Amino acid sequence: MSFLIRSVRSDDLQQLTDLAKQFNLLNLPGNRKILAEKIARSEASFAGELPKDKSEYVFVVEDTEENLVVGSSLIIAKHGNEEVPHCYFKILKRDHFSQDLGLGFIHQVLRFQTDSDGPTEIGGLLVDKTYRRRPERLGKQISLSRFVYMGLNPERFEERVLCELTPPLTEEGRSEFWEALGRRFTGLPYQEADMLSQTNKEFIEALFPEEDIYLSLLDSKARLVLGRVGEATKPAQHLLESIGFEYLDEVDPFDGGPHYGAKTSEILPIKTGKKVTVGELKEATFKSQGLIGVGSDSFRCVMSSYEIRDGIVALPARARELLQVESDQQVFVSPLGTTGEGGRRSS
Ligand SMILES: CC(C)(COP(=O)(O)OP(=O)(O)OC[C@H]1O[C@@H](n2cnc3c(N)ncnc32)[C@H](O)[C@@H]1OP(=O)(O)O)[C@@H](O)C(=O)NCCC(=O)NCCSC(=O)CCC(=O)O
Repeated sequence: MSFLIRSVRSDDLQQLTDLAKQFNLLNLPGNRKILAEKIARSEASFAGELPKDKSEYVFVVEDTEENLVVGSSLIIAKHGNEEVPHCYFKILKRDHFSQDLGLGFIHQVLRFQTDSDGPTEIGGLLVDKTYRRRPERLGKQISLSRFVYMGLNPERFEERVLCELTPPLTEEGRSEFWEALGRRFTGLPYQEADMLSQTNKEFIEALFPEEDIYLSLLDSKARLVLGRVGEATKPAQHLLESIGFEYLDEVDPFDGGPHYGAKTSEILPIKTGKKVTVGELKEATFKSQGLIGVGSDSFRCVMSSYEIRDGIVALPARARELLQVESDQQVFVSPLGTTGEGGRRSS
């Protein structure tokens, strides 16, 4: 088995649509037209043709023996600008105390906030059902390879990275949080509002309550899902926590899903990774294991064994072949030992 992570191409459209239909993520919907636009935007972004706040990079993992796209992830270079701000609920605590009764309550409240100078956002993380939880850890590879690209091209991204995780939804794909809150203020069904909010935040700012919302007034079903992640998304949450992301006490104003964040330079695959030059090393033993990526106007990345000495990285022939790299080319290497993995070989 061999797998290659690479920037998406227009000829991936059909396979990416089939994959996206499996989960219908907010920023990777199973809709051919939207995905065709996303792929075109991604190609223009890799090529450096778009401003930062319009750039979105889509990655896929390919089973190179079957020629199959079996996973995806993406980076939105900047989420939130003057035109379309980043909207969220901050969760705050409010103390109420009665001197006469000698008792008090600490209430949690939701405060609607917007950010028009937003961070980089990651999302769109998905692995085909039949490829999940494999020894190659494809979820881990396609999630973390985004940071290899960011390590290679830091100037394309913001100083902070945000990730909005998918909360538990009902079997029909509805959000209990939306039913208790958003629907009452917008009159829209969840999926429709979600889709609309991709390009329009005006209606949220205009219709959502400006005042603090006391959580104790919300339906218990809504409170149960607030700040939680759905079962299928737990590996994504685990991966983020293992590389330095933290819960921000912020949730999605639509579905109540938790927002995680980290300082870009502190994210482990970036912090512990380095730019090195491909070369030959005498008696290389390839004892280390990690993600190795190359490119800015297109990207290729593999999980492989390697050895680094004095700024030179030696790679096994198969990894060089998949990466299409020659000696003297610069690559970014993120050791996987730092994410709790050790010494497993994939090439
Ligand atoms: C999330 C993924 C992509 C994960 O793929 P895989 O299942 O192949 O993951 P993997 O590489 O085998 O495992 C990744 C890590 O998660 C751990 N892991 C596995 N199951 C777990 C569980 N139930 N709870 C906690 N951790 C778990 C593994 O031990 C491993 O960590 P160790 O190596 O440390 O042992 C997949 O499950 C999926 O497609 N889920 C449905 C779609 C989804 O919910 N996507 C996220 C939406 S939210 C979103 O897109 C934003 C998130 C983002 O972009 O990063």
